[in-house]
Amino acid sequence: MVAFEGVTKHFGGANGQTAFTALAGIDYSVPKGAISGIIGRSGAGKSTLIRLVNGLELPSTGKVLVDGVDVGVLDEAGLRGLRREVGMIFQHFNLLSSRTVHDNIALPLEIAGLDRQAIDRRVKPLMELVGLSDKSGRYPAELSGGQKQRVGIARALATEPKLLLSDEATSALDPETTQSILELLKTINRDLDLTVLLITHEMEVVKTIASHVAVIDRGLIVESGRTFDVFTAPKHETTRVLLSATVGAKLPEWIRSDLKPVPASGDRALVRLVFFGDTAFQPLTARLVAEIGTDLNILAGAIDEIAGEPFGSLVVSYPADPATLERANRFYQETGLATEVLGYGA
Ligand SMILES: Nc1ncnc2c1ncn2[C@@H]1O[C@H](COP(=O)(O)OP(=O)(O)OP(=O)(O)O)[C@@H](O)[C@H]1O
Repeated sequence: MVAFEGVTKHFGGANGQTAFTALAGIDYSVPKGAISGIIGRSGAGKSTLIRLVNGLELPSTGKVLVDGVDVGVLDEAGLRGLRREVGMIFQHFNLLSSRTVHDNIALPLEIAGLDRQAIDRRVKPLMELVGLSDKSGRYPAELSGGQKQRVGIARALATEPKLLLSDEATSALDPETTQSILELLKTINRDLDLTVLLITHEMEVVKTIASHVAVIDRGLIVESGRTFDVFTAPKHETTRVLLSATVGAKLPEWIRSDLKPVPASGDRALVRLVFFGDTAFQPLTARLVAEIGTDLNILAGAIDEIAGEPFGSLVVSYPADPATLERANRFYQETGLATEVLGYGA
């Protein structure tokens, strides 16, 4: 649906100043029909990347293709056409305070030149879709944050786009309102067959609704894939740091700081057991206890759902003597239980 091909973006550089590189060479495809998330630290280049998709910025080099069309070569009329195909929602909603709910939603249709009746025919079902039929004549100042974002979503959908861009759309909302907006995005993705590309610094958002994720760091995509795969087995250090507070069981710092890479005599092994797919539904912990004996401590645990799939992790410790380690490793091989040795300690 959207393809970035060798995209760079440099800002400044005029009058002999050094240019700042916001995007350093992005190659990435957004799958059609999916909800995809782009995550990254502040300043990583998320906003710049998403603004390239609807031509609010143009790449310094490389191409951005939307449904096969090169955004960089479009003239004014071409850009207007593109923006009818690509809706966008924003962190601070960007509603016009002097217009009612109805008239905010109607704005892109007025710009497209539809007459009043055609506009009303389109706006009414949109207000129903986002649950604001009873707020038609209200002004933005009379709405809650969640209601304002619903207006933003309805406005973005007014021209029946194929792609919806979301720039931190839930970052200004409380957790409960965030959930209801995410539910709405899920519903429109499914019912309107709308591809959604969202940027966020909130890992929970991606974990809840995005089937695919890409991690951006200093203007480069450093990791991408199915959200479940990336979140359960992050490969890049940046991904690990971003996810450290979001996914799985966390070890208290006082245990983590004392861990050694090799066991001394009498030490215990600290091991993270990861349950997903088949292993999420089997009583493997009880079997592990039966296998290696009752000297097994559970130090931390969490059960989670990532992009709709169950995922659990448990940090356990047991004696790091060769016989116990051998029995445990055999058990992991036989059952397919994924594990990660965190280290050794007393
Ligand atoms: N118009 C501009 N002129 C100069 N520098 C810019 C411009 N727009 C963005 N930048 C710089 O490019 C870098 C990437 O910015 P961008 O807004 O894309 O990051 P971000 O990941 O969206 O960050 P945040 O989460 O804080 O919004 C930043 O260092 C920013 O200062």
